Amino acid sequence: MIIGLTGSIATGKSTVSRMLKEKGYPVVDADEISRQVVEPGSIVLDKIADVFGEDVIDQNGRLNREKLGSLIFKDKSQRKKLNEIMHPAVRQEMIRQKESWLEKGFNTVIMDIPLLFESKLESYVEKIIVVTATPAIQRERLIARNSLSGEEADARINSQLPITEKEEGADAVINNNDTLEETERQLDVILAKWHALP
Ligand SMILES: CC(C)(COP(=O)(O)OP(=O)(O)OC[C@H]1O[C@@H](n2cnc3c(N)ncnc32)[C@H](O)[C@@H]1O)[C@@H](O)C(=O)NCCC(=O)NCCS
Ligand SMILES: Nc1ncnc2c1ncn2[C@@H]1O[C@H](COP(=O)(O)OP(=O)(O)OP(=O)(O)O)[C@@H](O)[C@H]1O
Repeated sequence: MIIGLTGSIATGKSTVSRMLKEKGYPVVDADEISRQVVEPGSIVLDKIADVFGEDVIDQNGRLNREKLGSLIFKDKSQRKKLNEIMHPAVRQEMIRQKESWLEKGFNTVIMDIPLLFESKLESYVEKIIVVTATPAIQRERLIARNSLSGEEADARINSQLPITEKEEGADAVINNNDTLEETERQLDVILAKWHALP
């Protein structure tokens, strides 16, 4: 079974993804892959520098993520340009990793894809788990984790579909407003119901 794990920014996908890894499930992580495809010297990074300027590359030839983030989260047309450069490479690698886990004999593969709905990737997976939190908690956690202003946090939140729309498209919803134990309990109920063994 291929399970898609998604949510909105800072609602707790990576937290649930970590729990799944601890339980022995293989996880294909789109955020991690989107870091791999921009390694120094990569074609994708060269294209990003062409389009967004050499300013987004630091002295060591690495992507300055903070700088690029400040350009794309507040501007839809810039975000579209970045997505067009990065997403084909990210998708190709996601599929490669998924196939590789299946070949190794795993029964269930988790695909952690923040933009599953925005990028219309529902067909990549068989079941969808949406990790949600109230807007106030989401905003608070995002500001704390990324040291952002309220305005910057709102721009990032608004760069994605509303979480309520994502919940409607889910096969199961995990409410991550409470303790991690409570979140894990909800996860265990879903996995048992779907008979999803690693
Ligand atoms: C703009 C970048 C450099 C900012 O890096 P930063 O380290 O600050 O953030 P990180 O990569 O950890 O992403 C954090 C979260 O932001 C959200 N996010 C990232 N990119 C996007 C995007 N293009 N549109 C909407 N939300 C996004 C996701 O919820 C993601 O989980 C980076 O997010 C990026 O390369 N984005 C483009 C690739 C992409 O779309 N990634 C999302 C999954 S494929
Ligand atoms: N139940 C919880 N209680 C307290 N803090 C939490 C809880 N769940 C997550 N957090 C914290 O909230 C922040 C956001 O969680 P996490 O990084 O898992 O979100 P995410 O959905 O993966 O975000 P992104 O889309 O940005 O990758 C992190 O700093 C995390 O430690």
